[in-house]
Amino acid sequence: MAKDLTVGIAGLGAIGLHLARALDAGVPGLRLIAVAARDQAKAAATIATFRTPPRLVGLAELAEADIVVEAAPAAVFETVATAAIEAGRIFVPSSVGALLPRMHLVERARATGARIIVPTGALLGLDAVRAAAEGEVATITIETRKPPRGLLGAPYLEQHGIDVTAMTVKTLVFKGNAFDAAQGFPANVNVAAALALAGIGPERTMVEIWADPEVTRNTHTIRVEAAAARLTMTIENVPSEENPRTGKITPLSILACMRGLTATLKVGS
Ligand SMILES: NC(=O)C1=CN([C@@H]2O[C@H](COP(=O)(O)OP(=O)(O)OC[C@H]3O[C@@H](n4cnc5c(N)ncnc54)[C@H](OP(=O)(O)O)[C@@H]3O)[C@@H](O)[C@H]2O)C=CC1
Ligand SMILES: O=C([O-])CC(=O)C(=O)O
Repeated sequence: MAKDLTVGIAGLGAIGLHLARALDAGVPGLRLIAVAARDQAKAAATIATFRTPPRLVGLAELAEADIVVEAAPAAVFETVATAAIEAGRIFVPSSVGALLPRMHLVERARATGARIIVPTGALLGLDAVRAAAEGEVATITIETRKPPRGLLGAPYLEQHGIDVTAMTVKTLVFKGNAFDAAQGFPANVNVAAALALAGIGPERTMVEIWADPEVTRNTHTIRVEAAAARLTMTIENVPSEENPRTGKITPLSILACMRGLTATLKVGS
C-alpha cells in the first residue's frame, strides 16, 4: 500500500481550519502533521480539540510536509511558497493572486522538482477553460459581484477613495485585466487569478468587479469565446461566517483537489 502523503497548512481561518478539521476526521492517503497561524494561543487551543493534533510550527517549517497548503493572507504567501518550493514539495496555494507577480516560483519549482497545484477554489469550470485553452481562445472574461462588505479593505478601493459601504445600488468598482485586479484586490479576486492561469494569462483575462448591495452571495460569471466552444458559467457562493470575502465552497474545493492527489479514480481534468 502507498504511504500516506503528509500535509501542512498555513492559516487556520475560513479555509485552513475547515480543511484541517476535514483531514483530522480522516481522508484516505492524507495525514495532517503541521499547521501555522498568527495567534499561537488561539491555534494551540483549536488543535488541542483535534483527534490527532498536528504540530504548531512557523510558516517555513510547514515544508517538512509532502503537501503544503497555503491558506493565509497574501502578505505571507512568499514565505510559505518559497520554503515549500525550495524543499521540492507539492504546493497548493489559496492566495492565487499573489502567484501572478511571482511566476519565477514556477521556474524554481521546475528546478527543485516541486509542483504547484492551483485548486479551482471559489470558482468553477477550470477544467473546461483548460480544455478550451488547448485550442484557440478569443476572449475570457470574469464578472464578480459581491455584497459590498465582501470587498472591504481592498487597496484599490482605498487608493481611489471608493467607499463601498455607502453604496445603495450595484456599482462597477473595477474594470481591467486579471493582473491589475489581483494587485488591487488581493483578498477578493483570487478566482480571477486562477482563471487567468487556467486560460490565456493575466494580461488577456478581463475582469469586472461589482459592489452589489442586492446580492447576498459572492457571484462569479465566466465567459469564454473559444474555437471549440462558448462557455458561460456562474457560481453563487455562500460567504463563510469567519470571513465574508471567502465563499464556503473554497475549503471544499481544496479538499476535493487534495483527494485527487491520491485517488485511484479521479474525475475531471
Ligand atoms: N483561491 C480561492 O478561490 C480563494 C482564495 N482565498 C484566499 O485564501 C486566503 C485565506 O483565506 P481565508 O481562510 O478566508 O482567510 P482568513 O482571514 O479567514 O484566515 C487567515 C488565516 O491566516 C492566519 N495568518 C495571518 N497572518 C499569519 C501569519 N503571519 N502567519 C501564519 N498565519 C497567519 C490567520 O491566523 P489567526 O487566526 O491567528 O489570525 C488566519 O488563521 C486569503 O488570501 C484569501 O484571499 C479566499 C477565497 C477563495
Ligand atoms: O476569489 C476570492 O478571493 C474569493 C471569492 O471571490 C469567493 O470566495 O467567492
